[in-house]
Amino acid sequence: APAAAQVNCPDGTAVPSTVCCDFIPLAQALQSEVLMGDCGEDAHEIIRLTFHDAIAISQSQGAAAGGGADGSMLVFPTVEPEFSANNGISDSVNNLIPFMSQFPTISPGDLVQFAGAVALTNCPGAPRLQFLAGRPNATAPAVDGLIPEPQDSVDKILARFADAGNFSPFEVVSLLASHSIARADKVDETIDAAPFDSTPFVFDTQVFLEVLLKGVGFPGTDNNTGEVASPLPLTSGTDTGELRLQSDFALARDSRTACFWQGFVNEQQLMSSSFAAAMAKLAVLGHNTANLVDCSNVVPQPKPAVNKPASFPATTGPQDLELNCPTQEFPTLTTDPGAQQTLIPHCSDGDMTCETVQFDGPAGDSS
Ligand code: HEM
Ligand SMILES: [Ca+2]
Ligand SMILES: [Ca+2]
Ligand SMILES: [Mn+2]
Repeated sequence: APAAAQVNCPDGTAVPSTVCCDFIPLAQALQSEVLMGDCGEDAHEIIRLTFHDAIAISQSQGAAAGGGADGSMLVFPTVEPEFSANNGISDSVNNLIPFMSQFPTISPGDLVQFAGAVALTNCPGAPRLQFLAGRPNATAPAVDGLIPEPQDSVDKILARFADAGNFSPFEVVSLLASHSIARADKVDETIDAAPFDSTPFVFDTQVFLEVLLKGVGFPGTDNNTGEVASPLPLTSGTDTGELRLQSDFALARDSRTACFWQGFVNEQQLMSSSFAAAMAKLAVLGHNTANLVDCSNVVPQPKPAVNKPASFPATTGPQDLELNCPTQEFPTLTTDPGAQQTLIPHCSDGDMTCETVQFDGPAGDSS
């Protein structure tokens, strides 16, 4: 096919259509009003929102079940965010709603997926996602029951992703690279921002390594639905120990997904590109891409990767691995020094209060 005709936005960025240009000031506004250039809480929660908006669609239940990546969370903020599987999502919804009136030419569905792509650029090691623009406005909220939950079986999770958009088991594992930059507020209500790996501000492969380690304890209480023991529960003040989702535990060990999971350990490039490919599919659920415009050029460049190889956190090592992939050898990794578990910092700057790197955002809620 001939190359699409290019036009230039006011700042010189070449794009296939002027509709892309409005996203350039949107990226700046998102950074200065909510994200503050950080891969912190607000970035993480918007990335989670891209998933919860998009996955709420069902081939078996039909169009009335939900429209996928259509911004339905923003258009009906008192419906879907109230579903229990969406617990905590309203922070990100409230942070994005003001941009709907600030950028009236941009649809809510585009806003959610673009904001996720921008948020991701703040996380060292993350890919620059494809961004297609032109999602129509959501016409109805999605129905309850379409968001995977941490207590779900691998059968149920794989079936849900297949029903939503023909995602393969490999693509499901690829999408879980997102849990490298993730912390739970609601799984254990007694603690805030309990990270899923020891580097929640870096998009690295640590989550794939750490979920394979034997669990030894809980960062807070030990009887929560969807949570199992983690290898690094040590907690002090707001430096909360690692929390492990039962679903991540199960996907890392199930025969259908264990080799994909293990295969991402210390494979930054493979993980990052596989995540980008699966996100490209997720971001357009419910849409015919022929009706969308490729505005990928307006997605900012991500922060460079840290390029630190995966390593066993202090006090752990190869003896703690629970491997279930008979066909692949596990990579040889070093162990971080230290006789005791290292605390996982609450803020990306190492602080316990994130004043310099976290802004409450228009919603005025930082939880
Ligand atoms: C099997 C599928 C999945 C399950 C069961 C699951 C479950 C969860 C749960 C329970 C939390 C903690 C929420 C809280 O308590 O605050 C969470 C956080 C998160 N999830 Fe997932 N998730 C899944 C897939 C995904 C996917 C595909 C993405 C991709 C975009 C994603 C991105 C995130 C992010 C970024 C967070 C962190 C939010 C924060 O730090 O506030 N998850 N997930
Ligand atoms: Ca939706
Ligand atoms: Ca990480
Ligand atoms: Mn959170």
